[in-house]
Amino acid sequence: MSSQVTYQSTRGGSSNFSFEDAVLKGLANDGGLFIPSEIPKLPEGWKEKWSSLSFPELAYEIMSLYIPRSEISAEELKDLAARSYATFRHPETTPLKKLNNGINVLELFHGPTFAFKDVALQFLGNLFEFFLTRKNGDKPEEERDHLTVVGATSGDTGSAAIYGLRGKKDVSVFILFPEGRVSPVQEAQMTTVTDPNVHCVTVAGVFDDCQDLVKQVFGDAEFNRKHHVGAVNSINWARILAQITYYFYAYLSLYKQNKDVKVRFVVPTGNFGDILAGYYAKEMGLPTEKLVIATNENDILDRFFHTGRYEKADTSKGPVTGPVCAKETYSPAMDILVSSNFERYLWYLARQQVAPNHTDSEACEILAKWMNEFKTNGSVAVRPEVLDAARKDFVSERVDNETTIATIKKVYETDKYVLDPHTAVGVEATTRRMKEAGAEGTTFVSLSTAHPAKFDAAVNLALSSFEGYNFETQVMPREFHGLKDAERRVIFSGAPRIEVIKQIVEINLEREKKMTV
Ligand SMILES: Cc1ncc(COP(=O)(O)O)c(C=O)c1O
Ligand SMILES: N[C@@H](CCOP(=O)(O)O)C(=O)O
Repeated sequence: MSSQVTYQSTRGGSSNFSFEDAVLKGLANDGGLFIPSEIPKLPEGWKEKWSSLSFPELAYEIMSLYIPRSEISAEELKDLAARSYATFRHPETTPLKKLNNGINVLELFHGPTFAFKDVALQFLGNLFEFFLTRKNGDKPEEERDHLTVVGATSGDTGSAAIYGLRGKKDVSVFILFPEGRVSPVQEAQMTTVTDPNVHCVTVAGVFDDCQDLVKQVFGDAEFNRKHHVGAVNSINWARILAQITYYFYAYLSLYKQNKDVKVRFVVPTGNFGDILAGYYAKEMGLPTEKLVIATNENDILDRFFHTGRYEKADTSKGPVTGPVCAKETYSPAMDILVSSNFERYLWYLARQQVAPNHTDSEACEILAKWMNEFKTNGSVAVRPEVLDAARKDFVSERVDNETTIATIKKVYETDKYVLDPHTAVGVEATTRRMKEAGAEGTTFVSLSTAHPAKFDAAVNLALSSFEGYNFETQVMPREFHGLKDAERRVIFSGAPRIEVIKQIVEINLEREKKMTV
């Protein structure tokens, strides 16, 4: 049966959008995020039917539950999934690696840019191309629909989006990143792509400034209409959708070994996109226990699950004066204060507050009020019963810098396996949860979100004292050889200013146009 799902904004201003509209718009006009009109349930006998499927075949099955056939036919979707994962280096796409302490590390870094973002962004790049080719056919240049992607990155989304979109027709991509706050490899991966449709822009600020600029670009109705702005960040629903697959794939790999397996996922978290995909998987019917959020010292989410206050500054020790911004840690891709996808989860919490006899629009009203309060005061508190409901879905752990390095060391000692610092945050959180009463008999899956070679400084800090350890020969993949010395193209935008960003976009779009005529 074909999916009947449509898409609506978390803030109530827009509903009944097609999948295509939700993907191409990225963010709703009212500033809300697109969510599906319902969370589809799993088909009868799914475990048996799906356990022998390859990753792309499984992706096709899951995506089919969210994408009406009238929009993308079965053949087209199969082809999109197959092409998106053909670029991965591992035959299982996202394999599990079992450590000696029993933790299953879910390796999500076998795609072109060595981070979990590739799982969704290879797909999203192909999806944009599919929709634009269908719209544009062989129309002349001046009549073609052109998508201007504007994205923010703390290091990984940027390169994954660039690799997913480089050289694609009718798309330009502008990636904003915080100057000096991404790793040298991440910066090189982005800025050494010199295709004419790719533009990397540094911002003298932090990731949250970049993310805020992107949201301002989307909020400028005239600019958006003129340039048709698109999103590659996890505000784009297709990002979340594509990430659901690996929760099922990991579960089914374990289920094949033990039909009674009890699984628990632990997710290094920043913008809440990766773990939100796990939440959707669970709500669809994936048998998993509460999801574990693992944060670094930028712990807004960890504080929420302890206090019920979603607030930028930690006010637990008294009022905070002056600007609040993300700390620099060894896991820079998670140096995020405002977790933009948390809005989607808050919508479901708001929905539970008004259930069962009320409408979605009442949930949107509550959510919009929460988000306005957060925007105005940098803080919003939920009632104790809302926090109790949230704690039924998630628990959280905060892992500091020192422990991150100690975890990389410990796992190298026991397994000769090198963790990247983000994965180390997750592995430490997993170790803590395994020691909890009642955890016996549970199989823990800890998501590995990046390859360690992307974060040489932290990895070398942890491992250089080991005899025989050699980063170049043991950690660095051959794909990174010569990367740091390759030609680069980058635009410096200075302090975060929306007018400057818009000007950069317009000047470079004009240049691109001239190059195609
Ligand atoms: C390596 C790595 N780990 C973890 C995260 C956190 O994921 P999310 O932002 O989806 O919570 C990110 C960035 O998003 C990342 O790049
Ligand atoms: N950690 C991310 C930050 C952007 O998050 P996204 O998942 O919303 O794209 C990065 O590496 O860029």
